[in-house]
Amino acid sequence: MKAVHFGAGNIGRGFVGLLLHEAGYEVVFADVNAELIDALAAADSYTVHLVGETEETRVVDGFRAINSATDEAALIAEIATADVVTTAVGPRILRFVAPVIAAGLAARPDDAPRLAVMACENAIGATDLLAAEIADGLPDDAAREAIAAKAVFANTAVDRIVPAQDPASGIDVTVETFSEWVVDRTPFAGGEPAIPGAHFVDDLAPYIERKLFTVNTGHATVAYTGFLQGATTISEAIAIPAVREAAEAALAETSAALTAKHGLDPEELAAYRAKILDRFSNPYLVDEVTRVGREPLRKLGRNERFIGPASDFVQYVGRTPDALLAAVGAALRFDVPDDSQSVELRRILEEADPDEVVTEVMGVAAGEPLFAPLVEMVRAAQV
Ligand SMILES: NC(=O)C1=CN([C@@H]2O[C@H](COP(=O)(O)OP(=O)(O)OC[C@H]3O[C@@H](n4cnc5c(N)ncnc54)[C@H](O)[C@@H]3O)[C@@H](O)[C@H]2O)C=CC1
Ligand SMILES: O=P(O)(O)OC[C@H]1O[C@](O)(CO)[C@@H](O)[C@@H]1O
Repeated sequence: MKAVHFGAGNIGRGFVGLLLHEAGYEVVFADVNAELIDALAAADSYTVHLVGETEETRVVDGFRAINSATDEAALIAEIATADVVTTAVGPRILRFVAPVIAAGLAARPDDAPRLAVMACENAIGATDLLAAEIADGLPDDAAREAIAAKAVFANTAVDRIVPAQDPASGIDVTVETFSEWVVDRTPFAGGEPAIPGAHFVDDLAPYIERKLFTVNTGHATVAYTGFLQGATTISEAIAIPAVREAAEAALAETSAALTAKHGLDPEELAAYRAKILDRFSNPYLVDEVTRVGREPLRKLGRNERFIGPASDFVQYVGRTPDALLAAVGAALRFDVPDDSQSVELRRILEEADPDEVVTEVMGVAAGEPLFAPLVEMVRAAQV
């Protein structure tokens, strides 16, 4: 069995690549980072260090690596003969990997088993987005039908904290011990790929919303409020009482929305929240608030970790999500010169009208219940 995985970065090597390897796949990493690809190609194996209360190591071997910027023909040939394609490149990058996946699918024999395509990104419907990018790049409906007949696209939710790595550790990667990979089973119609580390479910929506609106909402709240308090790492940030309180309050709102919308059990959600806050405190992971807060414009989007649960809270709980609005206020103050979206956010806040920021950046229209409080948050961040 063979899997082609796009994005040999933190989650690529430390989670998706590891689970595919453990499932018995020969993993072919594809990445545009020449130095990384050369290092992987020159190595026989790399080690994943799982750190926390207990420590373990796992060795990944038998992989190959292809530079997707310079060796497209080889990549197309690999996709044409693969069983699985996964990505962990970031949602904004999916459009750039779509054309080569389309070419690999086109090169597949008509009688080959359908290729399982799963985008492993922190976003709702990331695989749908990838499928749409692939379809948009094709010349006509006939080409779209031909490609659709050769692939199964399944959405996923991936959860493991993999911080930026110490350059001295080369291609080895340090991760937390916890991990969860949930995949929508329905597109496979009974023929899902054999990946023991993945959990196939009939209804992904509650899983991905529970994950994105708890792990990622909580993480981002700790990152943005911690940044304002002068913390450098997430474990430092969450040790500050005001930061922890901000995260607990935001997650109380997301849990209430999840219960009201999906019927999730409040006690189970309370235990899930406690476990997640514990994961953020992991002293063995050096995870910077600037990494977790990266790309604030994306994170302030409509279906993302703040506005998504805030609008569900209004709709399903019927109250104003004050703690989530406060977290949005902190996100609006994220000022990191190395992060191009933070720089762009600062420019937007200087130049744009608050109404425009709420409609354009957050996707909330005038007249929606969240519009006025969000405009106030933007206005306050502009002074
Ligand atoms: N790091 C983590 O703990 C987790 C990350 N994720 C998600 O996984 C995705 C990747 O995140 P990380 O691994 O942290 O980022 P990363 O920056 O470590 O890795 C991304 C990799 O994608 C590569 N890349 C960029 N453009 C590419 C292209 N056109 N073709 C092929 N490769 C390309 C980069 O060179 C880099 O090696 C994101 O969507 C993130 O939200 C999800 C769960 C956990
Ligand atoms: O990867 P993103 O979407 O930029 O956000 C960072 C978040 O993703 C993770 O890397 C993994 O869930 C978390 O550490 C953090 O919540």
